[in-house]
Amino acid sequence: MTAAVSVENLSVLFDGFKAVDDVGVEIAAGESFGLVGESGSGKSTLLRAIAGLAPTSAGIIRVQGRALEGARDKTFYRAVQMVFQDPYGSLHPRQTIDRQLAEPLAVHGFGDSERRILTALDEVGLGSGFRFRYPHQLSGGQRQRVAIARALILEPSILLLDEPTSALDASVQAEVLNLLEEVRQRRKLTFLLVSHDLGVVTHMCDRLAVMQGGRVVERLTSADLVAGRIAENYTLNLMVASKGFRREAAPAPG
Ligand SMILES: Nc1ncnc2c1ncn2[C@@H]1O[C@H](COP(=O)(O)OP(=O)(O)OP(=O)(O)O)[C@@H](O)[C@H]1O
Repeated sequence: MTAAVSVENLSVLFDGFKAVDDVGVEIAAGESFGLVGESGSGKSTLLRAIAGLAPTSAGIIRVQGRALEGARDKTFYRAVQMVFQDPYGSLHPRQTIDRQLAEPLAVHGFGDSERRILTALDEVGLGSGFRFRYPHQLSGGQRQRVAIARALILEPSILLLDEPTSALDASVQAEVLNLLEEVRQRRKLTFLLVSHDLGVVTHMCDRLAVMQGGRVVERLTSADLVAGRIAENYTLNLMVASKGFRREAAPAPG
């Protein structure tokens, strides 16, 4: 079956510095795949390169079998949407939630925008009462729900998630992660999730790649990680350093 996302021998250079160095990743349709690693290991840059937001110097990126080059087109954004860490940065401060949800619909020529906006707000647990509010009138968790609604409103099949809950308080973080998992199952979405938090990744993802210095140094399943079936010291150290990583956070075997 054609992979949802496939990356081969990808490198990203910034002024001669290899932020991503010869990386390969293949994610099946419907899979939830995690990228972990310490700060600066290249996780976000890899995600941004897939989204066309970081310059690649070598390699091939394919989405649903289609090789991508240069600026991403409308077809790409119908299939792939991103959710960033900071919903303050990604929402326009002076536009109502309604306007921010209507914009992608207009750009992509979707009709029936009223119904789609109300459905999207319901799907992320906000409801129509939030429609004409501004971002500053919302909590951090509510803003991130709006960012998720905006990503989902074009009915993509792949979400690229860059630390989507790390700016949120722990209890809110769990609610937003549960929301993401619910929509993934309901809509049969493919996730590529970047997180420095191994607890989050093992909770959300089937498989993961561990990055260090721009390279993938280990690939393993969440079950391997939780059971301690780890080959690299770097991964072991990440486990120790990841505050809140709990073995019981993983799904039961079988
Ligand atoms: N636009 C850029 N220009 C120059 N260097 C960059 C740029 N973006 C990222 N880098 C560098 O590339 C390296 C990888 O950064 P990246 O943000 O991908 O790491 P990360 O693993 O996601 O870490 P973090 O969790 O801190 O974001 C870092 O050394 C970073 O400073």
